[in-house]
Amino acid sequence: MFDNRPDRDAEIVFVGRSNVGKSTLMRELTGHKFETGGKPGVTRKPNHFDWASEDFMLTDLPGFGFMSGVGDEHREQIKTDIVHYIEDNAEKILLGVLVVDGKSVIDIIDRHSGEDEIPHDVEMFYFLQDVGIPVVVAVNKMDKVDDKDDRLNDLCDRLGLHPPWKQWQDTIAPITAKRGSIDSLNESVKEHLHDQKRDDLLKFFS
Ligand SMILES: Nc1nc2c(ncn2[C@@H]2O[C@H](COP(=O)(O)OP(=O)(O)OP(=O)(O)O)[C@@H](O)[C@H]2O)c(=O)[nH]1
Repeated sequence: MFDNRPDRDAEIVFVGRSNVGKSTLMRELTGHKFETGGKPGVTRKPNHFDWASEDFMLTDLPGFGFMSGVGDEHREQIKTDIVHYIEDNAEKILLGVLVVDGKSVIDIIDRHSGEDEIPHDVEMFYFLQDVGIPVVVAVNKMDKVDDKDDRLNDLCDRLGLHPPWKQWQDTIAPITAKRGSIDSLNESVKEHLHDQKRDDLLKFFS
């Protein structure tokens, strides 16, 4: 159970597999330094970036999927905790940002697609929407991707969004967090906040 949640009425959550660059992205967004790199699965509890005066926070949820040194059971528990956290706070969560690694996401999804297997990323994309939370997919590490359009079209296809990806620019945001290239994500987030009449929060996404 995650029990360190500040009491805020507006929140944006960040979810994604371990090692996709979520911590790097959070650091870019908030200017706040915290642990990144090294062993996958470093983040095991949510990190809340909190603006008490605005009644708003960004929440970095723990990475799911493979984590070195973490057994299957514990890994499942973390995923269950993430799902419960999102369900319990769905009314307060304005937006979910699903962070994926642009270089490996298609291979990982395809490897885990089967008759009775839904890949974590695809599952999370639908789950957030099922509980009424709009989703932006931040496709990170685009510096490592050569065939950008093809890759993003494939990702749309796997998520059930009709390609070409360019018609989904509110949903698909290619970024390179490590170099601070996150404009497309800022734009998508602002679009969603504007749609939800939360123009007061636009200033956090310059
Ligand atoms: N090439 C490239 N590497 C990146 C980018 N963003 C992050 N990385 C690298 O990816 C690795 C993982 O980054 P983290 O930010 O620690 O990833 P995380 O998703 O927070 O990982 P967990 O703590 O395991 O959940 C690090 O070596 C980063 O330097 C990027 O845009 N491009």
